[in-house]
Amino acid sequence: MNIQITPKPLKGRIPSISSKSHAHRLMIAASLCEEPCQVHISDMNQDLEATQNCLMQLSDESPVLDCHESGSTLRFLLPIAMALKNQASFFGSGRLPERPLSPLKEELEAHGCTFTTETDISFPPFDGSTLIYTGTGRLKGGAFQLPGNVSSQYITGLLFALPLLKEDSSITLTSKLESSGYVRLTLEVLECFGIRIRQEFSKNPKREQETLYSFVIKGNQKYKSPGEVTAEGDWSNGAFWIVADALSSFSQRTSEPSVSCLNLNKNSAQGDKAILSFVRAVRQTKKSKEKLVFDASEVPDLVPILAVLAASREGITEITHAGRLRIKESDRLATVHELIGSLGGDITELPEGLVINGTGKLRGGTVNGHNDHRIVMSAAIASILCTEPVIILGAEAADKSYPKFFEDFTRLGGEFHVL
Ligand SMILES: O=C(O)C1=C[C@@H](OP(=O)(O)O)[C@@H](O)[C@H](O)C1
Ligand SMILES: C=C(OP(=O)(O)O)C(=O)O
Repeated sequence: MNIQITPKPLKGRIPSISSKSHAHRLMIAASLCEEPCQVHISDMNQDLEATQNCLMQLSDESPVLDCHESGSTLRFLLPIAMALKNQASFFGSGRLPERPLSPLKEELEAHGCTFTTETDISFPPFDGSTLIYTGTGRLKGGAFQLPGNVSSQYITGLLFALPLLKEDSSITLTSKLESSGYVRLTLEVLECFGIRIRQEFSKNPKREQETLYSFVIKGNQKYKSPGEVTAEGDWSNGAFWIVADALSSFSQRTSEPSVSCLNLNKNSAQGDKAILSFVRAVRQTKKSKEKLVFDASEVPDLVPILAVLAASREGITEITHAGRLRIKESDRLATVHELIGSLGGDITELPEGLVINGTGKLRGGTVNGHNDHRIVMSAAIASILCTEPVIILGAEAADKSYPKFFEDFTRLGGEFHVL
């Protein structure tokens, strides 16, 4: 679906949708309980449906799990399925077959699993469901080592799986943990389901001066149903409305709130609640032209909308520590670069970041959504800054995390038509 948006400020109140990250975790934990557990999720999306369908398959002897385009689904369920089954096959589509599983896969191989595939990932795109791996051999506990800066999803997957094993285990992080809010969210959910995980600091025997961070996990634990749980509001998608609020008030030269996104928990473990401090920094420096630095290491999913926010101020904003944006639904450093450039903005792509030279305005133009929900939604919000219409190619990609995004956009006064 290609759409054309007429630029205008947005106004109104919008309830936040269920957090995709929280909902994935609650569904998984609930499915691992012996007793029933009711999980309340007010808004489903393609990724959550993928997890739900995979969890239903987990009752089969050799389950076939189609993770569609959801990195979380694959990286969380890979160790869980191998802890529960002697064989499981993992399928995916879009960019998922290309997104890295190393070094998680090698750690699973070092602990009893074998993974095979005939899929050659050097020939994307993967339009249909594609076999990523068939795993055989039960996962065994023991000492696991992972870097903390490739994907926190690997750590979450192991934290879910290892308590299910007979043996005790530990996960030691060999580099600083990034996206730590996501791991905190996992630990919170595990605790709510009665799983005990100890966190420890130890000295690296190879490099004395280095401290290693570990999770110590007893085996033979049982997930205990808390009876009923509810997914909290989503800061990652709420961020689009929070930025829409700032951009709308800038364009109307008012300090009155324009858009409010409701029911977001300020005490949430979700790292993306940091959007509030990024918006505050932009409000404070809107015209000062002083250089701002946005560190993306804890908030990778905010980067596309942060680039739009950066274009709304005058001066340089650098987004740093964003290397892993290249392994998301699109190469998000390249696609954010293209997005801002297509709308007439001045942006430079760096190996691990972006530099935006903002003027407070964008021109408008045609944006390729690159089948990436966060690029599509960022382009829609960027239209508020534009003087000419914005055409978005492939706007349906928003369905991955926020199927009613354009309905909510219209509720806030946004205007678009399908081309
Ligand atoms: O655990 C999670 O729910 C997520 C972790 C993050 O991934 P990385 O830790 O791989 O950056 C984030 O980008 C993703 O959208 C959701
Ligand atoms: C990267 C994302 O999700 P996942 O890794 O679960 O595909 C996202 O929602 O932006």
